[in-house]
Amino acid sequence: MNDGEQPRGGFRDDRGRQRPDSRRVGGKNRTATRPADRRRGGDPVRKVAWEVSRAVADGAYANLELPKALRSADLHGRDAAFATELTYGAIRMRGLYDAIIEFAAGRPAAQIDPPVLDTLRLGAHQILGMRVPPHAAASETVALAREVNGAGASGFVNAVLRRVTERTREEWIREVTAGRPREDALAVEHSHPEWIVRALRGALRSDGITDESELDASLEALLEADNAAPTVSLVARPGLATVQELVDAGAEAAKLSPVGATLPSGDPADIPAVRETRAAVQDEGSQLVALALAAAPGQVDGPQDWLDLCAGPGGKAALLAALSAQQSDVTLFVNEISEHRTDLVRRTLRAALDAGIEVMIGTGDGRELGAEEPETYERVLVDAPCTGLGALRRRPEARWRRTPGDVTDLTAIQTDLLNSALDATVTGGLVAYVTCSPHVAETTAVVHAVTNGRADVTVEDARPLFRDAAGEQIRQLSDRPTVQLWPHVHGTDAMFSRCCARRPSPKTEQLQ
Ligand SMILES: C[S@@+](CC[C@H](N)C(=O)[O-])C[C@H]1O[C@@H](n2cnc3c(N)ncnc32)[C@H](O)[C@@H]1O
Repeated sequence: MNDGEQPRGGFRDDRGRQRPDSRRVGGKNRTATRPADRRRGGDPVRKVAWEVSRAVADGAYANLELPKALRSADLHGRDAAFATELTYGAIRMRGLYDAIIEFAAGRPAAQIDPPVLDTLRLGAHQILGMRVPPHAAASETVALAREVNGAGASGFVNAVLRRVTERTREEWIREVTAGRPREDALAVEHSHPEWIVRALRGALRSDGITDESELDASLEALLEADNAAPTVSLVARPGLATVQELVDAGAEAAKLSPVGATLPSGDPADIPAVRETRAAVQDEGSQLVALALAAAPGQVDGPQDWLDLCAGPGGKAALLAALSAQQSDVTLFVNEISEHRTDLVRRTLRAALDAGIEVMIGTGDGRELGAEEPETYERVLVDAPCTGLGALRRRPEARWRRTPGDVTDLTAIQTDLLNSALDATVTGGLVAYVTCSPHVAETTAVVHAVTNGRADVTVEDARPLFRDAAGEQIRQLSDRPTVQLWPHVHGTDAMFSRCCARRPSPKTEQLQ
């Protein structure tokens, strides 16, 4: 009789939940699992992971769905951490796990009922990606299958997972990548769609890595970094909170961002400064981008208007607002196309607004703003809508949702937004074009397409504006006048930033 068919006799824990017999080893009630696993007998933890996986298959976002599911199952502490790692890991690594499941099941993943496939992915992640003893991982997952997929399917799950337990992760990777071309093999091993692997390779090359073996090593390091859970980065909005305040609340001062801190454990929402929007969760790369724009030497005297053209949900706008208040006579204007996201911006800016910082918030299409308000702003941030390929570690499902077609659609919008931003900028003013994607089509190709077509724009060197907590220029930047941060190098999202200055158009120059 296999585990999937065992009658559920035996022990119950203090909450009346049953422990499967298969967990007992050596008689008595010693178990093969850790204490936290024993407490999970009956297993609401794995069920939450399965339910969130199902919701994600129906179009939900894991980072929004999981907190709701944890709350409704009343899971906290280690149980919540286990559910989070299981859910995110199984979704993120599904490219590799599906290849292994196909091999173990002897049929294509597309021919497995999707709710059963989700159960198998959760089992595979416990066996190959977490420190759950393989036998316990398989037994618990079969129990889950019996509950959520039915008795018939649980036998199939049992058979497949038993085969998965027969090899180590490394042995499976060798098996399922054997004979595949290099990029296809990397895509399977590191669980990224192949088109994204190719795009990331192109981005690394464009950032200056030309040696093929160095390129291979960097690409692997980047793919690995995409699969690691990111640290929680916090920003202390200057004048509203201090890094020391975050350190006193359990965070550690960041090495990169002068206004950043990292939270090793715990819920950021427990920190008063975060609850009050004086501080926030924000990737250090995003912090550096806003700091750089604010730090650019002023080429225009007198009062200044700054513009954040695509601001929702307002993370960079809130930092720019705080920084604008530290300079004399700067007013920040914030624009966002969606009403809903404009509301999010207002919420993000609450502490800044309460502190009396002047911020003008509007809803509109940034592509039209240049024609509506020509030559108006001294500094403009274009944090363009993009594929988000630089933030894959934060959004486990994103890599499976994006398509090459998205890139084409987005580059058209990005080009229009950058042109509009330049039109809205005064002579001598500065535009920072930013994406959280390193895809060359969304970064340098957009900047080239726009600046090559305009005689009134020069590309400036953004690198000296990027300074770390010690005031030094950020290391390991490209040898070109562009800033591309990387998860595997800088520990940030792969933010791209390029600065363009507006100079008199040839027509204006002739008139002078
Ligand atoms: C990358 S996000 C900006 C993130 C934001 N800067 C932050 O740090 O929180 C891009 C934003 O651009 C907005 N957007 C998309 N198309 C736009 C347009 N034509 N005009 C203005 N905003 C637009 C999206 O709704 C989205 O909120």
